[in-house]
Amino acid sequence: METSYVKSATGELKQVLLCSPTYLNLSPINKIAEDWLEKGEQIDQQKCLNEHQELISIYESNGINVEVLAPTEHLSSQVFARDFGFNIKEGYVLGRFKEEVRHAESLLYAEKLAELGVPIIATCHEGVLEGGDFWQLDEKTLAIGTLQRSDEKGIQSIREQLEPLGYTIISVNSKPEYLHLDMIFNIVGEKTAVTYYDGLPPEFQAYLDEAGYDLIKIEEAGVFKHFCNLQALGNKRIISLSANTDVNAQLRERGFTVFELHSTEILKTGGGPHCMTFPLERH
Ligand SMILES: NC(=[NH2+])NCCC[C@H](N)C(=O)O
Repeated sequence: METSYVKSATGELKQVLLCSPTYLNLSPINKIAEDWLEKGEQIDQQKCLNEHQELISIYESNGINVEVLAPTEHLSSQVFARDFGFNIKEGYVLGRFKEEVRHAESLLYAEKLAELGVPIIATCHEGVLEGGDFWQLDEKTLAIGTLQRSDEKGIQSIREQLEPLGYTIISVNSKPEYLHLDMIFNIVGEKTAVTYYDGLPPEFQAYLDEAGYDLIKIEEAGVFKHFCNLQALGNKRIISLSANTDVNAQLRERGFTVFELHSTEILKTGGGPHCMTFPLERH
């Protein structure tokens, strides 16, 4: 049988790649972290490690295999394993980080994926592209956000390499302060998404409406509390923050099982459970 890596946004998750927050630190590269830095905040490393351990436990208790990349000193955002690229059915795409402080992560993650035997099928050669902006909408349609971290040049570079495989890539533009598309839009189950709807461009709103998406909508303030940053495990199971009470209640009303992550410390650096997770295998 042909090996398949990540076939969809919501199929059954089998294996993920994470990286420990050992060297996680506040870096003024996104609005959330900048706001905390302005308040004179510092990161409590032990709290971060505990929160990350809780995330690992949620995966493992759901039968999901967790691979861990050993963290490198001075790499202050390496815990956000999502962002170096994205994985689709045929293998993974290596993106290109916008922020200098994250550049060194690319090679380390690429080496880890080589070690795990995941083939690289495309590399972003021009512009910028980060995994937090990526969503697979259907079998052959991919969306990439152009907020703060990915741009049209980066998308074009990947488009040229994925079109021969039959993929269409659409770009979804929004305000840079929201950082990545996974901060304002998150597919949680078959045709179900959590979103800050007003932050989406009209053409993407129309796409979702026409495709018949059931949308759980949040307020703009929730974007900065990571209320859209959930992680789907497949089969109507989802990881969400314990503080995300309204969204969690709406998910439960729709028959989802919600695994609540008690994270507050890691969030200060600008990312949540979705940002911390690179899916390696999803059926
Ligand atoms: N997929 C995401 N939303 N990732 C969040 C990344 C946060 C990280 N500190 C950065 O600014 O790069």
